[in-house]
Amino acid sequence: MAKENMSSGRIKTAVYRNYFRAGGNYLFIILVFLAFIGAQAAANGADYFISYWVNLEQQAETKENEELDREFIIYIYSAITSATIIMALTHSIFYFIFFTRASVKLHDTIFAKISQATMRFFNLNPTGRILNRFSKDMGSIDEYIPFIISDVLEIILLIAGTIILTSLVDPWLLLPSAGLLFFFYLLRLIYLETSRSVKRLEGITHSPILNHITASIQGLSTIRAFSAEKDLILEFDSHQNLHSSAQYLFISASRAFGLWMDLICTIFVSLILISFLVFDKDYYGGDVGLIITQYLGLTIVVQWGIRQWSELENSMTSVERVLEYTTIETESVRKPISSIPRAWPEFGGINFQNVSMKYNPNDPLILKNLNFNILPQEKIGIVGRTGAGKTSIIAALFQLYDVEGSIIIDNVDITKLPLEESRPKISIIPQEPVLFSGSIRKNLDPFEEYSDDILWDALEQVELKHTVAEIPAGLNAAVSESGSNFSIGEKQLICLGRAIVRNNRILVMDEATANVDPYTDSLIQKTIRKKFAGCTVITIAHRLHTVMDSDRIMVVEAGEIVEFDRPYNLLQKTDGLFYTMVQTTGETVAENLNTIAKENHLKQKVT
Ligand SMILES: Nc1ncnc2c1ncn2[C@@H]1O[C@H](COP(=O)(O)OP(=O)(O)OP(=O)(O)O)[C@@H](O)[C@H]1O
Repeated sequence: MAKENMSSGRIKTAVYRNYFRAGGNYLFIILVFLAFIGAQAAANGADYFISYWVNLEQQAETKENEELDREFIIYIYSAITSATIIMALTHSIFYFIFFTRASVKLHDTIFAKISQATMRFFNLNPTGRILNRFSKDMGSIDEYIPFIISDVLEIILLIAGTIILTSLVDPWLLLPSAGLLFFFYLLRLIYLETSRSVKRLEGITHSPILNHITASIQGLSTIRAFSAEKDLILEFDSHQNLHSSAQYLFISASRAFGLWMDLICTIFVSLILISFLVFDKDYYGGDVGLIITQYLGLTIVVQWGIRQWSELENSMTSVERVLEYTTIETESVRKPISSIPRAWPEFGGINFQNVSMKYNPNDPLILKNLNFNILPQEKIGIVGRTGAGKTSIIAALFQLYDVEGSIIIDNVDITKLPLEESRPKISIIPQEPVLFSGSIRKNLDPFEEYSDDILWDALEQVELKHTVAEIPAGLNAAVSESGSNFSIGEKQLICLGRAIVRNNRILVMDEATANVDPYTDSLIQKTIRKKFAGCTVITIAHRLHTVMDSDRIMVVEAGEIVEFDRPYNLLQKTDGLFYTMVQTTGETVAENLNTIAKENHLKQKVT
């Protein structure tokens, strides 16, 4: 399993750039910024005009004869207020469009990437982690980050507006404003470091909870069987405690910071007020009012702004983590080959030429230069010790990992073919049958290509017609998550039904061992023999007797094919691996296996 990537330090500017670029092109980004600036400028304009108006009133009062044209002033003020409303609306609309687009684009991009990711990616990343990106990180991008960015932008603009307005009244006020800003910056540096570490802790402690829940739900029957509920609850509690502690630490740090910031701001405004009394300056009433209201406004928002600014850095890790998934390794995209006949593969001949495979680029080869030819309609059994590479041969056939060499099916090299064209042509019944949540119909025919008659016929072949017909919903009967409302045997039969419906020329079976009862087992074997008589069938055998009547048996050892012949012939090679495997099953079983092989050999001779 790969370690969770926790990039430390500052968020790179590329993360911001890529996030904004997801929202729109550069022109649109500039327009959004302009809309924010416009809204702030209009609001500041209204404030400034009010103080200007008050000053005019004061001047008119001192010069007794002067008459103010108040109607005209009210018109101007109304115009400015209308402009403020229009700018605020425009900015909201731009904001909404921009951030919704960014969210949707990021989500769609990583969803597309994940659905094309390599098997290696899924081996290295637990489900909990992937879900975390789609739930917590995407949730934060959807609901949280747009507000934070908008808060930060608005408060930066508000601070800029305050500084500009107050310095218009008295340029000397630039000095204390600059001092205050510098002080804020220093505080933020300290706070950011703390909150970032705590936030990261919060993130790290969240994934184990999700992993624990997923694993517990999957292993519920095992947990109950071993009465391990208490242990799991304790384990869950300890994960949860750790996460809650981290979360509480984060909330406390943020509140403490807010309190100190408020205190500093209050002291600052008090000092400015006292300065009006100490320094004997001739201010108009309107100007004093403007300075006080502007600085008081600053006091209210600045601590929130800085907290949000720090929060932005923290929550941008969600964007960073989501963006990380835009670069994950995906399966190869190949150009379609137009010359392939529609009915391909017609016969089901499989030819491996110098096929090698490894699971990870730096690992040793698991399959080593395999060369073999399977004739159309042949029934092949693959045997070998555990870890020999039987399943890996199937993984190579489905090209789940990087395959070197050529795999030729009916004269077409599938390593050159788009994966979505070659994979559906091979049916598989895995050891652990896979059902999707949905209906039985959806499980038999996921792409809704076949008529009901064909589906019922397939169910009849696997002796499930009666069971399904008894359910009122019939083919639309619900299959719950991973088919948990069906027994393993039934699941296997539905999978077999799915393979019958598809009617492919090639069927691969990973033989189920302890999972199904002998009756279902023999039903599966019988149905395969009957329904897939005209197909190439490859069976990975864990019990030798299921493949003793195969046409040929492939014996795999350490990723190489050591024997590949008719079972009867292999049993004549007393120094061979297959012979040894048969002998180790015990005298009676070995005798029985020998008899099956012999009978089959004689039958083949006759035909
Ligand atoms: N996803 C994987 N990543 C890395 N190595 C793997 C992976 N799957 C299997 N291997 C390794 O590849 C080798 C062959 O495994 P494979 O599953 O093909 O064996 P097998 O013959 O099917 O065994 P079994 O009968 O136990 O299922 C083993 O050494 C195994 O450890």
